Amino acid sequence: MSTASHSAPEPAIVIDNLTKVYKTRDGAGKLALDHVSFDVPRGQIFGLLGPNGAGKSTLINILSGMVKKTGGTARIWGFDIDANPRNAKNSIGIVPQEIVFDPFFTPFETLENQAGFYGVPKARRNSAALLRAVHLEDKANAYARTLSGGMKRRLLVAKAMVHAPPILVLDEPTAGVDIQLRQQLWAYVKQLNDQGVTIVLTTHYLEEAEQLCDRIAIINHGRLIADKPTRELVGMATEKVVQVTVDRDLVEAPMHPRFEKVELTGGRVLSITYAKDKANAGDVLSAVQSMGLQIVDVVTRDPDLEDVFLNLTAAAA
Ligand SMILES: Nc1ncnc2c1ncn2[C@@H]1O[C@H](COP(=O)(O)OP(=O)(O)OP(=O)(O)O)[C@@H](O)[C@H]1O
Repeated sequence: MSTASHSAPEPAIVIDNLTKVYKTRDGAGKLALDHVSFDVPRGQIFGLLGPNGAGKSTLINILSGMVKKTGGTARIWGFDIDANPRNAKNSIGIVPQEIVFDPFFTPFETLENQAGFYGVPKARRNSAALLRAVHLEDKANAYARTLSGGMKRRLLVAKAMVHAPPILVLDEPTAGVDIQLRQQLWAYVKQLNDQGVTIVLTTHYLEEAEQLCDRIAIINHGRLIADKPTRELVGMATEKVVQVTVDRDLVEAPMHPRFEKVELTGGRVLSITYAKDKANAGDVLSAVQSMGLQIVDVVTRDPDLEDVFLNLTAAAA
C-alpha cells in the first residue's frame, strides 16, 4: 500500500548513505564512496562534479547495476535498486563514459537491439526519430565502426533513450567531443529536459555545468562536500580577482594587507585576489596606488563555479 499518489512525488533519485569499498590486492580495500546522501529533484538538470577519482563513475555504475554497493540505499523513480532492480533499471538511461559498441551493427540496428533488450514492443520503437534527434539519420545504415568519436557518443545518447526512461544519466558525455558537437549534444539534452526528462551529468567542464545545471553536487575523495542550487553554489565564492595594469615593469608582485594573494602575470600586470567581506575593488586599487604605482587599466572578474570548486575541494583535501 502506498500513499504516494496523495503527496508530492518523491525525487527522481534518492541516495542515502551510499558506500562503496573496492577490494584491493593488499586486502586494505579502496573506499570510493563514503556515506554519500543526496536527492536529485524531478525535472532538473543535475550536475555531479568532482576531481578525477572522486567516485562519480562508481556512483553512476551503482545506479546502473554495474557495480555492487557495499552499503546504503538508492531509489530510482521510487524503485529501490535492491528490492526492485528491474523497475529501477527501466527508469534510467545511462550514457557510459567509455564508448562500447558492436562495430558490425549499424546505428539503426544498435538502437533496435537495445530496444529489444528492454522489451520495447516493435510498435513502440522509435529508432528513426532518435537517430534524427541526435543528427545521425544519414548514418542509420553505416557500420558503427565507421562513425567519428562525436557521432558514437551521440549514438550512445540515443541508445540510452530507447526505452523512454524518465531519467537520463550522462557520465562525462563531452570528453573528447569538439565544441560544435558538444553544443549539439547539449541542445538535445535540454530538449529532453524540456520534455520532462530528469538529467544527471558528470563533467569536468565547470563552465558547462554552471550554464546547464539547476543544481550541483560535488564529491571529493568519495565524500559529498556540496549539494546546492547552482546559483547558490556560485554565490559561495568568498574571493574576487582584479587584474591591474600598472605604469612600469615590476620584478616582483608587491604584497599588501588588503590582498589575499597577488601574482605578477605579465611585466606590468598584477592579478590580485581579495576577500569580498574584507575589501572591495576600490580598496584594492587604493592599495596599489599607495605603493607608488599608477594604474593604467583594470579588469575585474566575477567569481565562477571554478573558484568555488577549487576552494571547496582544496579545503576538503
Ligand atoms: N575496480 C576498482 N578497484 C579498485 N579501485 C577502484 C576500482 N574502480 C575505481 N576505483 C577507485 O575508486 C576511486 C573512485 O573512482 P571513480 O572511477 O568512481 O572516480 P571518478 O570520480 O569517476 O573519476 P574520473 O573522473 O577520473 O572518472 C578511485 O580512487 C579509483 O581508483
